[in-house]
Amino acid sequence: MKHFEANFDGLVGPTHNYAGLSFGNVASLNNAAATSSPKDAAKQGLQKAKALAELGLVQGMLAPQERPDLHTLRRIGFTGTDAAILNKAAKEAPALLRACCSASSMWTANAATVSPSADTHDGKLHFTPANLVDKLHRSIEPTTTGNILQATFNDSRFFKHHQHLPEHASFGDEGAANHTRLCSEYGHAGVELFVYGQEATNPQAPKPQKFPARQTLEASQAVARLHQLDDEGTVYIQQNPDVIDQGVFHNDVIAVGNQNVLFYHEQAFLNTQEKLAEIQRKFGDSEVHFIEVPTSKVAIQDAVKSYLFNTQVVTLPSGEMAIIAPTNCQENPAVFAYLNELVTLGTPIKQVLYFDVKQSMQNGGGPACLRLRVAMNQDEVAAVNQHTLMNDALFARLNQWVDKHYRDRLTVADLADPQLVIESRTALDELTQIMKLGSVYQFQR
Ligand SMILES: NCCC[C@H](NC(=O)CCC(=O)O)C(=O)O
Repeated sequence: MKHFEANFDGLVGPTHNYAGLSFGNVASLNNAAATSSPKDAAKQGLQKAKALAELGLVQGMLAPQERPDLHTLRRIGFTGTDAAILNKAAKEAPALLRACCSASSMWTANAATVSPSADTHDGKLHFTPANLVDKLHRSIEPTTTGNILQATFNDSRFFKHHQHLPEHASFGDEGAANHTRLCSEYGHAGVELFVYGQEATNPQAPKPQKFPARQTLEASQAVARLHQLDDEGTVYIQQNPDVIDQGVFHNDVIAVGNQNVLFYHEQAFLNTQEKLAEIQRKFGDSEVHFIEVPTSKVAIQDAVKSYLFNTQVVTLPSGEMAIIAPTNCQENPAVFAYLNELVTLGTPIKQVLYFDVKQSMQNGGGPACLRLRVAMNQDEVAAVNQHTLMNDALFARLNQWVDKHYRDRLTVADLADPQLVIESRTALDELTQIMKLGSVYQFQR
């Protein structure tokens, strides 16, 4: 049977804006209150997704969430018509209104953790939506994320959907941004790496001093239990707290893996040598390519600015690997030089392809943040909701849909505009018909 690693990219929602909501995420804070372009953001994302489909990869799209989130605003006591609620919230609690308007579900690396059927005891593909409790604007995503995942992977013979973990800091879970899977072939059992920022139940353990560690060991272990993973196929690694304090808010800002390649920065982890040895032992006889980028070549600051590690390492149909990088990597001299050298080093990575995803990058989301990886066999791919898979027709249809419904410009002040609610709901209602998702949104229920 054939096996694939599919990428499901988050379609950028109509309220994409820069609200400075993510303490610890340098780009989000630096671009607070900048003017965004929801239309450009959505089109940049679609271009990248379409390009990967054209490279011969299985590529899907995940629908965005309903924002402004009137449901949450009502839940916290705002009453009256939608317009009255927005007006009151803008005056009395502008920070809460901003949290209810983010298009942050576009970063689907944070949508869920996914374990392919080759790794799980029951032979099903498991999904656990991330609870994202560290950030208010993201903590309101998981229920709808679960609805969208179920509408996309809607066949219980193959797919097992779990509820998100309990909504408490002890179980802070950011999904696949802190999870990567190494394997010899996508269809063979692999080694799942869970990278966490702190141990919630052990106050003595190391943790960052300045910025939050969003992922706990306890959350990672809970997901591994839910997904019925074998201890021999699982490795827990602590992220270096010093790099979290330098703006590495998720592991996928400092490391990325694909098949037998782990590409990471020298300072990414704690106890690196011991952990690499454990990975190699659990991986088995064939060799893992550990591509370590030294600080002398790329400083942490350059990695954070350029998102060198928030790249997608993909296996092309030829068997060679390519890196899907943001154009920001071309603009950083040290990083660009490193990438030019990397393709000559004799590792499986043979080429670098650059994409402009600047609208997303300005909020701290690179190519890897925009996608959720789902390794599947051909029966599982056939069981996916086919209307979510990228092809010429869906690409054309979604571009048209964006042109019809999205604004060219959006400022934080525009978030109180009641017209934005109407535009957003009209767009999403049409989208659920295009992607045949059923009623996944509150306003449709
Ligand atoms: N994986 C990348 C996630 C980026 C995301 N940024 C944001 O939510 C910024 C939103 C804003 O500031 O408007 C985050 O930090 O979780």
